Amino acid sequence: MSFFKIKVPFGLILWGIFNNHCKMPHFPKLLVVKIGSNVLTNPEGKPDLARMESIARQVAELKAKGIKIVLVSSGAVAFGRKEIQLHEKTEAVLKKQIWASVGQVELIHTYKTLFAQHHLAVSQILVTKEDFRDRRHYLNMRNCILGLLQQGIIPIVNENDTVAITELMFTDNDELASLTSSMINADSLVILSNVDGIYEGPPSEPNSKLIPIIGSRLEDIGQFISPVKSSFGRGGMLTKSSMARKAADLGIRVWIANGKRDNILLDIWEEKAPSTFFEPKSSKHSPKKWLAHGDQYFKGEVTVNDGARLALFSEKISSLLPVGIIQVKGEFSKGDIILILDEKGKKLGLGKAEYASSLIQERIGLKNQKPFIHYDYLYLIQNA
Ligand SMILES: Nc1ncnc2c1ncn2[C@@H]1O[C@H](COP(=O)(O)OP(=O)(O)O)[C@@H](O)[C@H]1O
Ligand SMILES: N[C@@H](CCC(=O)OP(=O)(O)O)C(=O)O
Repeated sequence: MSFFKIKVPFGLILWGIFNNHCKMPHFPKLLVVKIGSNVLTNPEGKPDLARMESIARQVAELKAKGIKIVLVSSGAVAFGRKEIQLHEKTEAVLKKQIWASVGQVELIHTYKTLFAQHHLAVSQILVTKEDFRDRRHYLNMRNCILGLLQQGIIPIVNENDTVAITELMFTDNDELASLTSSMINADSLVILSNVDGIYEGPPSEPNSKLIPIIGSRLEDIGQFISPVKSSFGRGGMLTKSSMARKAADLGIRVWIANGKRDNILLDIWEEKAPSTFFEPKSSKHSPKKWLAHGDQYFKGEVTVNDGARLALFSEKISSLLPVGIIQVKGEFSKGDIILILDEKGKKLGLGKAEYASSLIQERIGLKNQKPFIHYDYLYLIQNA
């Protein structure tokens, strides 16, 4: 047969295999999609129903492939603002609370209607920072989301904006999405915004190029990012990129992409759409993921002596024992997140307390005591 007589250079075959492999869709198994307010609204700030319809269709298509999906959706304030006119003298925080409270109903109702067209049920999960601080709340939340996924329901998470004001607030929903991804052990996170990803300069400048991949080595991308935000955005691109980096450091594949592009959630897996991809580091087990996000969630502090510091960072697996602790600050219970400092006040890591503050106060510096932080619940800050 003449077909077999055609000589194809070996290099070309290898290129073909490699190229085909690269084009193979790398579908996720458990995916978190964060949808920014600007994706869900048009330039006048009104709900963009066609966009939401398109997102619901794409999510339904991914679900039909067996992918489990959690949505972290902003939009409550933007939806509420269009429903209720408030006097301009109304206090800013109260305004946000009223709009979020009214708008969340409309937001979820819209999702419910749109997903029902694909015979899919949705659920609402409203959370505050406090729920990530307390390990019991954290585990309850995780069990609930995993239970919903098991039932084929799409959990839709948002910040509880009526309760979460000032210090209870997440920086923005990018932080919530990153925390949620690590909490449920998602393998992928897609952050949808109104730009294709991170640019080497302000995206409005014609010379700014999109950065397609950000490597797992610490790269200072902050230098590229201007503090510009879209009309409804809260944190801007800087928190988006630092939260993306944090999730990627925990082994999660993260993309920042443009939710305004048709079919973005389907095209991203086949590299058919522009985006910024954050290369993941090797995966960490779940308690360490919870702790890795704990830098703003700790309830107390312990200062350790030099011997304990060296033991924690040595090759040998070591828990933190009371004998190495020289000072304890704050009131906390067993199970709370604790910040670990060295004698100079430098942050060494975070861990889960095995004793309440009253008990560890009594055991400071004592030998032959149960670990205060067990190694399995210890997250050390590298380069500390
Ligand atoms: N280097 C950059 N690359 C991309 N976007 C940037 C950059 N610097 C600032 N931005 C701004 O960040 C905005 C996205 O962040 P944000 O307003 O918080 O969006 P969202 O509502 O989707 O969370 C973009 O619309 C863009 O104007
Ligand atoms: N929880 C708020 C969203 C706050 C927020 O982070 O917004 P965005 O930067 O658009 O993701 C809301 O639902 O309006």
